[in-house]
Amino acid sequence: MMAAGLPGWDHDVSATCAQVGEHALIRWIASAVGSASSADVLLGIGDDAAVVVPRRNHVDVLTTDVQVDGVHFTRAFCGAADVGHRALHVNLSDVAAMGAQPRVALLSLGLPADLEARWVADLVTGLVTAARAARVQLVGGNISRAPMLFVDVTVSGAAKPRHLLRRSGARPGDELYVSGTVGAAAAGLAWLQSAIGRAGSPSRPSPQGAETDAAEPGDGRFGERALPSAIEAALTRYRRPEARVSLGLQVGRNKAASACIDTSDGLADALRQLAGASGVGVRVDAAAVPVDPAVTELALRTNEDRDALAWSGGEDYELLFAVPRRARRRFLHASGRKGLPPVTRIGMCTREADCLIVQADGRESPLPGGFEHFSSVDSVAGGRIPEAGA
Ligand SMILES: Nc1ncnc2c1ncn2[C@@H]1O[C@H](COP(=O)(O)OP(=O)(O)OP(=O)(O)O)[C@@H](O)[C@H]1O
Ligand SMILES: Cc1ncc(C[n+]2csc(CCOP(=O)(O)O)c2C)c(N)n1
Ligand SMILES: [Mg+2]
Repeated sequence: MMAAGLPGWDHDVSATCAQVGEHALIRWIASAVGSASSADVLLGIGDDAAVVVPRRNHVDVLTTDVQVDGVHFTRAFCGAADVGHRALHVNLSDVAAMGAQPRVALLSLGLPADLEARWVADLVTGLVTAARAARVQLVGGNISRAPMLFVDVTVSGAAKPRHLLRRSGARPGDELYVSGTVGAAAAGLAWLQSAIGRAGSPSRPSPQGAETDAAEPGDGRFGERALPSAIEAALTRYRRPEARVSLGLQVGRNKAASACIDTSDGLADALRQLAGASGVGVRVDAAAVPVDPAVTELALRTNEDRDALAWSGGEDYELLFAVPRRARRRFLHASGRKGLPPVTRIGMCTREADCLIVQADGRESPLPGGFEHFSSVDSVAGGRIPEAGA
């Protein structure tokens, strides 16, 4: 397939990174970012380091997260632009969980010499498009030859100190709320990893991902039938997570939560981390958890475990909040603004240290673990990754 044109890209579609070279790649990235720089950026791409003006009365909020080929994505599952979008949003999510406004990003690329340079350009296009939408400027980065592909992003954001959200502020009696739905990204990934997912051509990302990705709701096919819309949506949740930046900002500005964390490693892990940092326990009402419809859909069609996907799947990039009872109205008002995702009350913080799931019939069980690199969950997922193009 002929790749779509890309402004300023005058290299052959099949040219490798080694053929195009580091300097030409950086020049192209600088041109893709363009000169529409924010007034806060004194120096962007081009010097030894970027120079950014601090926001008056604000503190800097810094985070970094890497996406590694074969660990967080594969080229069989995600288009280049998906990877760029994803690499930015996993970072925006951590800034959102602090109640901060993301401002600038750095992009560090590890590139195999034989990788098509055009794939890198498409990745950068995906990242820069996502950055513009989030009013974030790419101000610099780094390129290195590497034995495997990785995409490492750093984001800096700003917040007034009194608006910051932390993991550690929850107190016994605080209510727990989660945004959106859980298990969607894991369901999308599990579908791609399943035999039916790999047989279905719509799950195949295009080389560019962004404009021509076939995984748009409604246009996929599942054999002869349309792919269930919940699964279509879950594929997008996996490939292009949307960090809850506006929600984190609203809740932070309104001082409407005592603690917050994002659900990068799953709801169960987020609950445990928040409880541990705050020195409380949690009781979570299983029936209240907003499990994504794709999880149920997938569990019906495959032998995927509904609870494992919902509690431990990870990568939904939702926000989990602890909210003091007296702040409930303020929280619901702030989080209920137009355009924000719904929030659902799922449980309570307790004085006891236990982290428990409570079933509808009153049965209690300990919270499961979440995603952890080097753990058995990780290696199970790793064992199911096909080679790119397989
Ligand atoms: N290599 C490292 N060096 C220094 N600090 C680290 C390192 N790895 C993690 N941390 C810090 O440990 C804390 C927890 O990190 P972690 O990566 O678990 O964050 P997270 O938001 O829970 O997860 P995710 O990686 O999914 O965003 C953060 O403050 C992070 O900056
Ligand atoms: C191809 C492929 N296989 C498995 C997974 C699952 N996975 C990888 S990292 C992670 C947690 C978040 O990462 P981190 O903790 O590094 O922020 C999860 C759930 C995936 N995304 N892609
Ligand atoms: Mg986080």
